Amino acid sequence: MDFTASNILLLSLVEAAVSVYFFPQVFPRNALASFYLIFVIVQGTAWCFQKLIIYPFFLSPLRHLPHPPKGFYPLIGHGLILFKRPPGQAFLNILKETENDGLIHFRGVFHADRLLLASPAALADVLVHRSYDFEKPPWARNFLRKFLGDGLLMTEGDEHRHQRKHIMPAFSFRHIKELYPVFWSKSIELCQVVSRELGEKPDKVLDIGHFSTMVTLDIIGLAGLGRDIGSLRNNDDVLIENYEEILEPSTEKAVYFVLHLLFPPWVMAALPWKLNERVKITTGNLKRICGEFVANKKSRMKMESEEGKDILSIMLRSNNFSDNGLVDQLLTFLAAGHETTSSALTWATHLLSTHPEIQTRLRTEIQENIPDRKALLDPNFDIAALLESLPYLNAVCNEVLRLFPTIPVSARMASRDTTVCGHFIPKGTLLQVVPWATNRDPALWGPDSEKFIPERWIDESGRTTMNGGADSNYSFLTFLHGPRSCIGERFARAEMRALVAAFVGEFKMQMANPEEKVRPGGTITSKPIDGMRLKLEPVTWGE
Ligand code: HEM
Repeated sequence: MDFTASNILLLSLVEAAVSVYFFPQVFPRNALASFYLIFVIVQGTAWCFQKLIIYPFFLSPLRHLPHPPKGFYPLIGHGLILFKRPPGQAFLNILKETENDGLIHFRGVFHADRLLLASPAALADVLVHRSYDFEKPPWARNFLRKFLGDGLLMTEGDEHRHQRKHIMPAFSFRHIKELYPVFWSKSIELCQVVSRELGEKPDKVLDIGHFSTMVTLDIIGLAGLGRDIGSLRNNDDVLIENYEEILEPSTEKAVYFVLHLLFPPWVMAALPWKLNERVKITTGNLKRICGEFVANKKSRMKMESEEGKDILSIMLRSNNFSDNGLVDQLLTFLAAGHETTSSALTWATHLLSTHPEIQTRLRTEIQENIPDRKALLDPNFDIAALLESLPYLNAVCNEVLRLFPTIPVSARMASRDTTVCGHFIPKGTLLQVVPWATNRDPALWGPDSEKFIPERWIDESGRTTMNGGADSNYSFLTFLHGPRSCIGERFARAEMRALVAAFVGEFKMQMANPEEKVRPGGTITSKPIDGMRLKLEPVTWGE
């Protein structure tokens, strides 16, 4: 029961009591209960009328902003958008169809005000200039907290500022450079495991998604915790099992997530839905495993004098986090740090399989510049300098991240009255930030905005550009921007460079079924609904 509903119940009781006490000739005392019911119905109806009609259509300060020309249904507003796939595509259609000057107004369930951020200026206001006027919506936080604890991704305000300040050093340019050998050695291990697997398959077809999840989990294990989880070697690793169960891109899980956005947690928890029990079990498992990681790390740090370069060691040395705080951060890094890059690698293989000429050009660049891939394993080799200097590799990675932002849709809620692009935004308004739509918006990227063209990231002098030819940095939203942007961006980009370079250098790839229309789905991160089945052929790459 929300505050307003309880107010109506209480007010009606007082009104009914006052009426029968002071006006017994009009309101006989023996009919108190009936009067109470009548008052509740009358006031409840007035409240619904105000909420559904009067405020949204006649009073809301946002009602004059441009609206999408279609897709509105009484009571559910434009709410069906959330169920459409690929996630974010419906918002892209709205951007294309609605003339606007930065903000598009649409209606959620029960006609609640919603805004779509539609221009670089609006995005800059929400993500950077007034970042702390906006928070993640409470219901999304309540849902995600089950999986991520109270780590950096979930906290707000001063607590977020404090955590971010103390975690930032672990993601500095210098530290990421030190992690490149981990990225490269695990990328080589991935290729070896895939080669072995192919040896046993006459059709040379495998689903790359499972392998990318394993390699990225191993990478975040080593680089984040200083511990080799070894899931590439041990296919049925318990962490993999739990994450794959949570992140499986099934319709049931997508519906479960969206219903959590629409209904309060106690309603969802009361539903006799088997998934509630499964979520409790898997999140409990993950918390227990992270607790063990922290305890082991602490006892090893006491015994060993060597200073670890991984994120957990850096955070432990900073002495800014309690043990429970570290468990929450680990839950966050493990989840945010492996499924995202795994999905990026999966989409990279898809785009390269469906664009063979780009794949060949990339392989040529890699093999020419890395004649001996094992030489990079020498501790003195500057892998960062080499991989960051390859223009086509960087252009391909940028273009994959642009077309398939791993988190296609995000949201913010105004935590106080504020403004965006000069428009007044009342406290409580929900704003949709949609990397999928912005990254593909033809107004920002031109008429070929939805095509895979890595060349857009290379300038006349042959160097990789920062913004892919778009006028503004805010045209590329994959990692968002500002104080709530992805803290792992440098980490993710470095990891992706290594994985793509090693994989493309080693395998020629095509879709197992060239006719297949791959469907992006997933709950929070974007994954192919039916997996990504590739036909792989090892190619010669100098020893
Ligand atoms: C391709 C890979 C990745 C993508 C596309 C990505 C994208 C994002 C996005 C869009 C957000 C903001 C979410 C929101 O506020 O709605 C975010 C936040 C975050 N990401 Fe990433 N991420 C990636 C990889 C990583 C990695 C590798 C790590 C850690 C090692 C990481 C850790 C985090 C954390 C801790 C936050 C919360 C930051 C904050 O709120 O201050 N991410 N990421």
